[in-house]
Amino acid sequence: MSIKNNISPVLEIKDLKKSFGDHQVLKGFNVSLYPQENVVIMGKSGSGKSVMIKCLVGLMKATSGTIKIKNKDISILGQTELDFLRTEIGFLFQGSALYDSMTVRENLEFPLRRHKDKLRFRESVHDLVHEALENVGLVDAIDLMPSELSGGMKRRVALARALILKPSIMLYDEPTTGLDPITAKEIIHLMRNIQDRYGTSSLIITHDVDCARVISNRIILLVDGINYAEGTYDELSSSKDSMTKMFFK
Ligand SMILES: Nc1ncnc2c1ncn2[C@@H]1O[C@H](COP(=O)(O)OP(=O)(O)OP(=O)(O)O)[C@@H](O)[C@H]1O
Repeated sequence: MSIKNNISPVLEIKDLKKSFGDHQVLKGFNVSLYPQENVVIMGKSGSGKSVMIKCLVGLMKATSGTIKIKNKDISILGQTELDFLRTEIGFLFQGSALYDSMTVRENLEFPLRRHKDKLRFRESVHDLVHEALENVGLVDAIDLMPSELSGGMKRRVALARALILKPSIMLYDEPTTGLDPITAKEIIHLMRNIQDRYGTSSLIITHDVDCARVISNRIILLVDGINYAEGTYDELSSSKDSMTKMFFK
């Protein structure tokens, strides 16, 4: 177990390898995410970022390596333990992924109804939905259908839904992709505010240099399936290394 100032990581990926036939995509990738830390992973298109996320959330089986969430190796957990651990993780998918046939309210109620055991004393579904929408400034949109929302509003509703179970870890897959620069900035600031309020730790996959600058405590560059470079935004963006420089153009 790696220790940083005697604190264990909330999420630890060690020596993660994933191949498809002869094609080795991840060749020993490592990430440690510490409490309340925001780690950004940047990599070129096709470098294996989505594969890494899929291994992390159990949608894909790694060829080898270990993934620990809150010190528990997910490969040896039973279904009940795994389901409970999943409620500790919020996931903002690429492109929002709202249920089109449900209103905003129903989209937000969905994870609450599935995980009733996570509700604390006195917390009602109604109050939690309101609190989540207040966090993203969209209480007025509660009875709208996703088709009535702009792209930025959809992303904000998806953010509210990902945070509604108050997860301790958030995974963001390209949170600003497809948004205009001003809306992207609004989403980045919302992510930061909400995380400050709830003390969430976040792993953020992005190509967006502005997003990485504003939100990251640390950045990892994924190149050829391994950690190519790691450091703060200031350290990496001022690097003289030609490969590292390409990420910050
Ligand atoms: N199910 C699969 N079967 C075979 N190859 C796959 C599969 N999923 C991903 N790959 C391959 O793994 C490599 C990494 O893909 P991945 O989707 O992780 O890239 P990415 O870094 O997320 O790219 P982008 O930034 O464009 O989303 C690609 O070469 C892709 O073709």
